[in-house]
Amino acid sequence: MSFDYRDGALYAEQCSLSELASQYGTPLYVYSHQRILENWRQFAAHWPAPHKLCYAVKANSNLAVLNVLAQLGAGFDIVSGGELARVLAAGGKAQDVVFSGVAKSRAEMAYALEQGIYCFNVESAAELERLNEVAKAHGAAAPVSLRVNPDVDAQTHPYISTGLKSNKFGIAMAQAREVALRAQSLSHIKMQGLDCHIGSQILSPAPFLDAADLMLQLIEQLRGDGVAISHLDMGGGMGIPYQHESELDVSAYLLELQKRAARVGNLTLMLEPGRAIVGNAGVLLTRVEYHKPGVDKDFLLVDAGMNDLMRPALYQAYHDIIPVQQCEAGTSIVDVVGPVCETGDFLGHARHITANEGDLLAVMNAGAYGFTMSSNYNTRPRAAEVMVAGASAQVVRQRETLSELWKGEQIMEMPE
Ligand SMILES: Cc1ncc(COP(=O)(O)O)c(C=O)c1O
Ligand SMILES: N[C@@H](CCCC[NH3+])C(=O)O
Repeated sequence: MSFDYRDGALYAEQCSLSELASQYGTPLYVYSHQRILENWRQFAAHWPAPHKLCYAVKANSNLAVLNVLAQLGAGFDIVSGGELARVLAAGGKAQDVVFSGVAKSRAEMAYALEQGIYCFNVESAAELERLNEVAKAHGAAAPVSLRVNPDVDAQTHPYISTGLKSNKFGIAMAQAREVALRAQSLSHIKMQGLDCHIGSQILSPAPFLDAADLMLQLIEQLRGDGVAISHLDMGGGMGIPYQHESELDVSAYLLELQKRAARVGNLTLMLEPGRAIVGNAGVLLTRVEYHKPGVDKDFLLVDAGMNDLMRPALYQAYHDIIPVQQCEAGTSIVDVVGPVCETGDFLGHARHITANEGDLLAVMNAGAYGFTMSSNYNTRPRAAEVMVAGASAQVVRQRETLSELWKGEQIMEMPE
């Protein structure tokens, strides 16, 4: 385990979380290097070359995290020019990058072409035409995979479902053939593959395999039309247990996917896992400011809020919250809430936690979509991030200072 109790104190690998909090302050994100390595290796073990794994940068884009993955030979799934710049700054290679996203700008396309990425996951007919124009201006041919929306219910929270026809993502299945034929005919587009991504935090292989069947059928049809398809990218979405849910059987999913793809033949498979690589590799440490008895329940007011970890407010997501110094489970029920001026600012509702002013709590499974979705709402500096490897700990992102928060702002000079 990467985060566990020793003599009643919670550790990240060999580092005491209480010491890290004293040294670096709270709120503090702490990542386990070992956990990231193991998560990646588990996927890679089920995914023999030439299949490709592209880590979804949006889940956790800290340069240290990207660098660990780049050193393992990871590819990267990006959704902006900014994420491409991060990957390159962290030592990743452009030729291992796939570029998803529904509204890529011309400037982002040009930048990605100049860097020589592996392919663009094109999400609409209009994007295809724009990419062809941009590639023409660069005297290049843009490598393309068409993101198809298979209209499969991923059985996840509606805000993180992306593969239904009512969602904005991808090209509708009914239009895919026409767009693929158009792509094949454009002189500055090089058709390479198809992709889909049906949503996030999916815990059963069934929706993935339903989507794969539809994609494989489409590939056979397109090959019959003479469209060259050499890869199928099934996106990310592999979920993790947050609250005692049964784990996704990744091995069963990946083996079955490879079996079904082998029937079609000559297909490199790709995946874009984000959460499954970093989710359980991070915790958010927070300190209790006050314990406030209420009428029906008590409140623990802590120093981390929805601006630090947005998932509970946005998706009513559950994260385990445990004391850093082990103690008797409380009988009283508390809401763990932050300092932000919003009723939706909570980290956990109705928890059995006994804690008082000054006590430290760890919000578990916060390595994915934690820091990357954080904001400065209420003029709150974003948390520092620390990575732990064995007994070593290093700040991998400094806590923001107040003056950094208004950098670039100016008081208006009024005309006379
Ligand atoms: C296109 C694409 N690929 C990959 C991912 C990563 O998803 P997850 O973190 O659920 O694996 C996402 C986010 O949902 C995405 O939009
Ligand atoms: N941000 C989401 C996942 C969606 C990822 C983007 N497609 C989460 O925190 O669970």
